[in-house]
Amino acid sequence: TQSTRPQRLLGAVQQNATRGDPRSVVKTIDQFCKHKEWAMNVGDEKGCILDSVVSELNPATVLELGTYCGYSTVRIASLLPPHARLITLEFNPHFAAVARQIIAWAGLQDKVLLVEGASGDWIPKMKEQFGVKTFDLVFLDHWKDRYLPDTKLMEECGLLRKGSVLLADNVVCPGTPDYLQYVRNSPRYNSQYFRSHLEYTKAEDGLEKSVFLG
Ligand SMILES: O=C(NC/C=C/[C@H]1O[C@@H](Sc2ccncc2)[C@H](O)[C@@H]1O)c1cc([N+](=O)[O-])cc(O)c1O
Ligand SMILES: [Mg+2]
Repeated sequence: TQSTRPQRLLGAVQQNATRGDPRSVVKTIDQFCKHKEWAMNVGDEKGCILDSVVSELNPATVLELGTYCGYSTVRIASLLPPHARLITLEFNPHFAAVARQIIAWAGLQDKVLLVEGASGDWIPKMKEQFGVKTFDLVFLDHWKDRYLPDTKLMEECGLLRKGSVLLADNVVCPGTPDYLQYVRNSPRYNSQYFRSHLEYTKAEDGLEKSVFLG
């Protein structure tokens, strides 16, 4: 049977990256996407911005919406302090299966809880199911029309506290216009745009960092 792109990406990691070495996993995926096949990972340019936000925040509890193959999961988890936890939500079982293997190859499975299902279903259950109080950081990289409804849902479910940070990928390309309008105009957020490029291309894209003010 034909392999899928995520399976080919996993193969590249298993053949070229060093087990237990997150940086080599990240580098291998970026090489694959630059020279073999484009894939919708946040990439190295926006990835460095993501790294700086995570390092500055030193978060204890992180939520990622949209795991895909686990590239940003590995980037974030590799920067977390020992007892910090990252919950990542993935809708597609095939993507989830590949991501689990890539996260394990990086040796980060003890810091990461990959949950299969839709963000809209799981966000209301975060407290009771996983004992989450609030998230220090949320990385939004899933379906672009879900960024706004899921943000409102997190507010309603009391999952954000004063100082919680939302970091959103693709606010220019493919674009999340309703989300951007909301966080930039709401008095409940301080929002900042980090201009960059769409992964592995010269097109403009960027990350929007929005601090919840409570
Ligand atoms: O479409 C994009 N991302 C959508 C990502 C979606 C990911 O999240 C879940 S959906 C879901 C739903 C609900 N809850 C959890 C996961 C999908 O199974 C996929 O793994 C995208 C597209 C481009 N591009 O250039 O076209 C560039 C990017 O960086 C992108 O992120
Ligand atoms: Mg993205």
